[in-house]
Amino acid sequence: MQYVSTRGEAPNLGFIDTLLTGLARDGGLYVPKSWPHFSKKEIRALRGKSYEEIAFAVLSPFVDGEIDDADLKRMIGEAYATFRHPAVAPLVQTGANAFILELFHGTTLAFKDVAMQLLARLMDHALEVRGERSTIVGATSGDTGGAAIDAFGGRDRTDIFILFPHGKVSPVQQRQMTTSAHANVHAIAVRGTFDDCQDLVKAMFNDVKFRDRMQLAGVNSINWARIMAQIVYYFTAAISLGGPDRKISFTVPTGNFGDIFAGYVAKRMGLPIGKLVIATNDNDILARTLKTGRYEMRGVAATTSPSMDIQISSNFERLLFEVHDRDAGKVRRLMESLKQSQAFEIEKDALAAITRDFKAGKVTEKQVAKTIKETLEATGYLLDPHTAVGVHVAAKHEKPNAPMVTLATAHPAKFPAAVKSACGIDPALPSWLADLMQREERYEVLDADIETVESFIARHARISS
Ligand SMILES: Cc1ncc(COP(=O)(O)O)c(C=O)c1O
Ligand SMILES: N[C@@H](CCOP(=O)(O)O)C(=O)O
Repeated sequence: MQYVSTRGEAPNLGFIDTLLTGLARDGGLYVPKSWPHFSKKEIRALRGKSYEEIAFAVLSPFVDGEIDDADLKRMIGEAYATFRHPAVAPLVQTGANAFILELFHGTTLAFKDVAMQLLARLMDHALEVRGERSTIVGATSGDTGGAAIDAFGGRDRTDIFILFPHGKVSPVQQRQMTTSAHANVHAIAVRGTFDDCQDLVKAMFNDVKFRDRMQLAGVNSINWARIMAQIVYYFTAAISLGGPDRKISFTVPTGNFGDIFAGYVAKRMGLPIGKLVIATNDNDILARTLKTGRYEMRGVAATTSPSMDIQISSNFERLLFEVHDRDAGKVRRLMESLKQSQAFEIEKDALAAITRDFKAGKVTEKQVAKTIKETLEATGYLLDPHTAVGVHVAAKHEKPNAPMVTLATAHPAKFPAAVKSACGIDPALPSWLADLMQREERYEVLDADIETVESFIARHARISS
């Protein structure tokens, strides 16, 4: 399997190179040259299999023999052994056609663990085989950072630098990043927004000299392997609800568009998915884009679902590539317009292709709190604010006799203040995190300035010594 850049000017790469590269050298994102396809018969054959077995079946065509099957199976097994639920990603029914896919049973209580635990093992394996080291840089609005630090902390072949927006993540999220005891972990609070952090990460990748000197690698969803690992739970959920002989729809609390793009890929691979519904908080750039065809940045609003407080939804570029029939020139022009004027227009045909597969809805802060309270009263189920955004939008898109699955992207205990204020319950952290708020913090506060951040990384990455 070869991987191509959405901007068409970077070399095509195999799986391992794509895994270790992160952002393409032309600023684009890698996608597989073609989508692997599963027939209905092949999907039916996955019924009754474990999460790990389905993961191996779904991921193999993307890895395409670049890692031995036995090693891949071992890494999948180890990654999901860290999960506290035997099903890894269990489904809970909350209404006649309403289901919640719990993706928060990993170590840091967010869906990011699903991909990150595997990604760390895949990267470690690839670096060991090649005898190389990497400097990982990542941007987080709260959850990617904690998951990456947990997965990469203490690994010999990597140093990890995570940029988060100073004062804009929840206290639990912050401490998951700042209390690591591992010397290879560096948490950086950036004076700015998540978009500033993401811009800095992209700027470091686009600084070819720095990128090569530091052997940069990425763990955000710019890294194809992150998306790849997230495809699996669309398969497990759909199969357990009667797929492929029944269409299943999914609603996804969305920020950087990685999670829902994984659902789109599952559909392209032959999984019968009805609609993919984008659920946004007040930062509703994607909902506005689907309505008007104009992607237009405005200021970021702080919400109770801070992990979705995003304007530049980086994986939307992968969808733009698909709906423009993989015309990289068109993608380059749209991205240039975004850089120059903070906006771009989507042509009519491309927009029609997007709205064939995707719907979208926005949820206000009041509605988030109301959804948490009402869901608890009606079903006894406690939602986190991100999942509440999803549940609110899902209810508007449910159809009789058609299962609608909302992705539960975080555990309520990551956002206790918002949950308590919505419904009066103070959700407790699980035992392995019970002393989190008493652990000592270690982090750096830096300006959102590329030279400042690069020089901090150059001084601390073991690669430069
Ligand atoms: C809890 C939670 N929900 C939803 C999202 C949005 O996911 P994505 O960025 O893949 O759209 C994030 C951040 O990525 C998150 O941390
Ligand atoms: N919400 C994310 C933002 C980064 O998203 P990613 O999927 O590209 O890593 C977070 O929690 O950090």
